Amino acid sequence: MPEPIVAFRDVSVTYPNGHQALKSVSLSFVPGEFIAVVGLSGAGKSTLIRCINRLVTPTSGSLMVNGVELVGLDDAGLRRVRSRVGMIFQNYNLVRRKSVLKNVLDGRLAHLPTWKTLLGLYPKEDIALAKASLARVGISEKEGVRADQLSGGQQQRVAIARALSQQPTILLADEPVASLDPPTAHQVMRDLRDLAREENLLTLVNLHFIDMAQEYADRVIGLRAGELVYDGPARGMQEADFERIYNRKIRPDDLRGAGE
Ligand SMILES: Nc1ncnc2c1ncn2[C@@H]1O[C@H](COP(=O)(O)OP(=O)(O)OP(=O)(O)O)[C@@H](O)[C@H]1O
Repeated sequence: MPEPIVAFRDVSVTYPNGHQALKSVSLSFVPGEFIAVVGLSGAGKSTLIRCINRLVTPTSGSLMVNGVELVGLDDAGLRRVRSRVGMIFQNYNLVRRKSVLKNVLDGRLAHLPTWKTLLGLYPKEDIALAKASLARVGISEKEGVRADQLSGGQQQRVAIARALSQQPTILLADEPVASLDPPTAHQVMRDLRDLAREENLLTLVNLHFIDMAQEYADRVIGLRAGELVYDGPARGMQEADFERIYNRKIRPDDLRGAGE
């Protein structure tokens, strides 16, 4: 078994308002795993994945990412860790008025001095990397188009390309398909799964839909009210596992349905 690239040990998160969003979670992930994180709204899915790039800081416990302890890490250390953790979001978070290529180059920001990026002086290698990332998600022909001229599925691909141009070892995806129609959602999930395999990229995807988790993920993490209640293979999940995660029987709105 390869060394874990992410290891949570007894991680708890209590928000400033006193709400405990994660309760003593222990988990580890190895390179290349494709993980779906599932649970009801408010179960702690976003909190869990946002700990990994420390958009959320654990209140207690230990969290190792790429061999570095994140709890108590200083700003310089944090920048280094974040430079190798890509993230994509439900609403793509592109700069709408910038071209596709410029949005993808934003993925290089953490690797370059600020003055260069402000002047738009990207090294040739960075431009080549950005173009290769666009090619990787099959959208090269859009490089000169403004981001807001693209469909939702195309925008999410650009966001994936931007994350890839960071040359990440970890990709975090917070509800990446929640705004997409079913066929496009399936396409984006396939792209993410293939990337995880081919680039040996640990990928964590928060999903509302349990059928998509089962179809694409290697392993499912189930959270309920901040507690880890399921950690196992996606394919082997039983009715009882769903009920443990959702605290009720499965309903049609827990399923996204087939794309075709
Ligand atoms: N910044 C915050 N301050 C206070 N409470 C928060 C904060 N962020 C999240 N919470 C609360 O923590 C709990 C877990 O939130 P989180 O966003 O991790 O859940 P989630 O499973 O991703 O939910 P959803 O599927 O609705 O996005 C929720 O009850 C939420 O209201």
